[in-house]
Amino acid sequence: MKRFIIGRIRSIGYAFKGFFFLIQTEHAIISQLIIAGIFTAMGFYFGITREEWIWQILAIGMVLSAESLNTAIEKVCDFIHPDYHPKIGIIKDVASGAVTFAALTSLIVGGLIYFPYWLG
Ligand SMILES: Nc1ncnc2c1ncn2[C@@H]1O[C@H](COP(=O)(O)OP(=O)(O)OP(=O)(O)O)[C@@H](O)[C@H]1O
Repeated sequence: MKRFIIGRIRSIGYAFKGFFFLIQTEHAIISQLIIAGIFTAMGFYFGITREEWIWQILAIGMVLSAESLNTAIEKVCDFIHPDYHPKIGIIKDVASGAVTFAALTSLIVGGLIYFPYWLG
């Protein structure tokens, strides 16, 4: 049981190591964090409801998670095959496609939240 708990605590530590690596070094994640900051500021400016905050936070988390997994896939690709290969290109494009799904979905959620405020 003690080993189990120590193992879990170590895993959380590694997860946070990855989290700080992403937010300090990865430009794609930093860009998404800036966009998340803009939407957070908009949330305060327009005084969105509790329910709208929940949807917005979930949308932001979804994009950042997808972007992080995309970064991990890019790193695996660059590690296993640093040279040009059409299949690596497809793998990277598909991983980016997953981010696009998340980003477009979030854009729709953002539109549904903010259009009524913009229209007054
Ligand atoms: N080794 C490769 N072989 C074939 N095509 C590649 C290769 N590396 C990258 N590409 C192509 O270039 C695109 C961009 O790849 P890259 O690894 O530069 O990611 P990125 O989207 O620019 O992300 P980041 O800015 O985080 O590095 C890929 O989606 C793929 O189409």
